[in-house]
Amino acid sequence: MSDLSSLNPAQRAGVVYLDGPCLLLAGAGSGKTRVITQKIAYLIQTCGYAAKHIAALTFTNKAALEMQERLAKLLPGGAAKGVTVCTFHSLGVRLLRAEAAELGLKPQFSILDSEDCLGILQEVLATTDKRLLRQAQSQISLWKNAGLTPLQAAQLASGELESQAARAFASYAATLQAYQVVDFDDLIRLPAALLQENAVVRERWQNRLRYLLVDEYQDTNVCQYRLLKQLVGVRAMFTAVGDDDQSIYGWRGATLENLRDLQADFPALKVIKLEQNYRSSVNILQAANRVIAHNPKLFEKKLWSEFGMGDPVTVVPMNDEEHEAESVVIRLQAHKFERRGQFADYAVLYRSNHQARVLEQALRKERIPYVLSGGQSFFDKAEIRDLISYLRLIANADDDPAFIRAVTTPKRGVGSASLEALGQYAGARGMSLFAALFEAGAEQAVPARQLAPLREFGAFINRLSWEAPKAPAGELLNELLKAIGYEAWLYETQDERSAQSKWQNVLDFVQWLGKKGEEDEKNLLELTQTVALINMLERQDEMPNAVHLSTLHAAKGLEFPHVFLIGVEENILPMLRPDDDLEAAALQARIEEERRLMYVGITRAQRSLTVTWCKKRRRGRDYQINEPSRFIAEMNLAEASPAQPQAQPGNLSSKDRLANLKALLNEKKA
Ligand SMILES: Nc1ncnc2c1ncn2[C@@H]1O[C@H](COP(=O)(O)OP(=O)(O)OP(=O)(O)O)[C@@H](O)[C@H]1O
Ligand SMILES: [Mg+2]
Repeated sequence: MSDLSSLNPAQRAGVVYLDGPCLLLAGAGSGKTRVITQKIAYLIQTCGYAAKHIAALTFTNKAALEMQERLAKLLPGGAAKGVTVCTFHSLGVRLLRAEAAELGLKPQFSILDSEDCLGILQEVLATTDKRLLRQAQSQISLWKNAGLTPLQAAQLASGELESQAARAFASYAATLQAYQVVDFDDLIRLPAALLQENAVVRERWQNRLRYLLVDEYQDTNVCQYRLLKQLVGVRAMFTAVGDDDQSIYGWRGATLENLRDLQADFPALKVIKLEQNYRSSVNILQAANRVIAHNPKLFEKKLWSEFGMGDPVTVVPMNDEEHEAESVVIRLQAHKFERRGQFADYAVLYRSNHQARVLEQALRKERIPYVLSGGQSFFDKAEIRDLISYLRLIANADDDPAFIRAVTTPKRGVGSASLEALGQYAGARGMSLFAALFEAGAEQAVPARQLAPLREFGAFINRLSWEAPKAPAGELLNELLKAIGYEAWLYETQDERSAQSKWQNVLDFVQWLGKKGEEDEKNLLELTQTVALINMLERQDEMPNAVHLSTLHAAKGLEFPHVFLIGVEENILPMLRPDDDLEAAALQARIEEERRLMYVGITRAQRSLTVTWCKKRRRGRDYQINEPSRFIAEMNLAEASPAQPQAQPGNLSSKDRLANLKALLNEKKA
């Protein structure tokens, strides 16, 4: 049941406002996401909206899942089922799939991941220089997200690097089209452009989605905003919620201009501010407010809380990262013991993925369960990517990158020379490798001995494509694995232990896909696009009682009773690389974004926050001496409460560590 009495007056105003476009601009933990879920319930129960006419857009798949769960509770009996709750990217896929014909795409177009895109750029730019490739990739992505065509990019490009990237952009785009594949940026860019150009399609979608809600609006990029504008049209029935202080995706093209544009493009925009925080105790909130006060203000907001002062925020210097990891684990155990809490009440947050490794070791040593999000994705593991390449090929035979990976894994006696010859033949005729296989001309291009296994492979893929829309996904996958002898191949090419663990991953993946297929009533072809959407940021194992390890980026929107924010040092947070010789203004912008990241980190904590930094940190063979982050000084804790004497376990052996833990626990009990 939507329950307006559980909201404060400003939140309620946001829920019931339906006279036009509405923006909730408010700080962390002020209930923005809660307003979205309540508003959906209100639209359905009180205003007579059909569920299928409502769409809520979230930033991650995980956030979408959480919102669906909350909705199911608010609207029991399946009333919430038809509501579209998904990310911009998933909505883009749905739209593209439905309207593929309009764009000259087939509905089973594949979605490339970042590695495949790099592979294509490598060919286009004819270089293996990883750094250059990544720079070109992110430049092209920025252009795409700004809605620029290759031609416009070429006109804008300045300097050798950008000009090179602009030239690559055109060939890159042509290659994607030829392969019938899209990259992540296209998932937004193409639908936005299509809706803009095609009135029939636009009306179809405007009729389908009659009320839109957008969470984390501050992190939308230009294309996402365009898509939003096209979807809402002149009716402009939408509610966006956001916090300019939590904009942390500038590096991916998100722009705060979107907040200003919203006001300019929709003069009737109703802006509502929320100022009461329902998440954190006062000490935590004050630290957050003090840090963010160092950034220039776009919009004035003050956050306050009715919760008590709570535990003081503590800052603990550590000797190095191992000491940090061990000490965090000890403190966490002692804290949990003292509070009789759950492991799931704890999160350890950090700036970069690699910081998780030492921490994972320390947690494993103590047999503490943990889940990792934002780390190297399960879906990025070689064995999973192998399997996914088959799925992609089954869905879309023209997907050349998938073809090359699948046909060479496991090896089928097809040499690279033959593939190259096939590639030349296909390239000259503007067809995909797969299509070229069955051309009579291929018999001249590729030696018969090599062509036979290739064609056999092709026939096999054709058969699976034919079965895919009918057979359950799990069954088909098992059949596939058996046919290609993947398990045996793993054991031939890997040592036993890694073969075993890789094979287990494959089995987990097959089981997961099978289950997902049943739950979502999707066939293998449709699942393939779902898999492609699960990106690096959001892999999340289901483990009910585990410590959460997460990058700051992936922790956005979440909350945890107790938070450890680690590695809060200059060069880590803010992350500044010595070879980044940025101009003063760019440097300033970078630091401001890092500060917002710190703000996001602090405001994840509900009851306690511990900040740690390392005096030195390993860099290759050497140690690098570190300064505490400027953000620690900016929290201005001395003013909040007298400094706490800190227990400082040194670098300890595991025996000492245990003794130390016991001592700590006894101390707490006494
Ligand atoms: N009126 C209220 N009464 C009680 N609890 C509330 C109220 N509004 C929000 N909360 C609770 O406060 C917490 C923060 O809410 P929510 O996650 O919606 O905030 P948010 O503004 O979306 O935060 P963020 O900026 O971090 O995304 C949640 O636990 C939510 O249930
Ligand atoms: Mg939120």
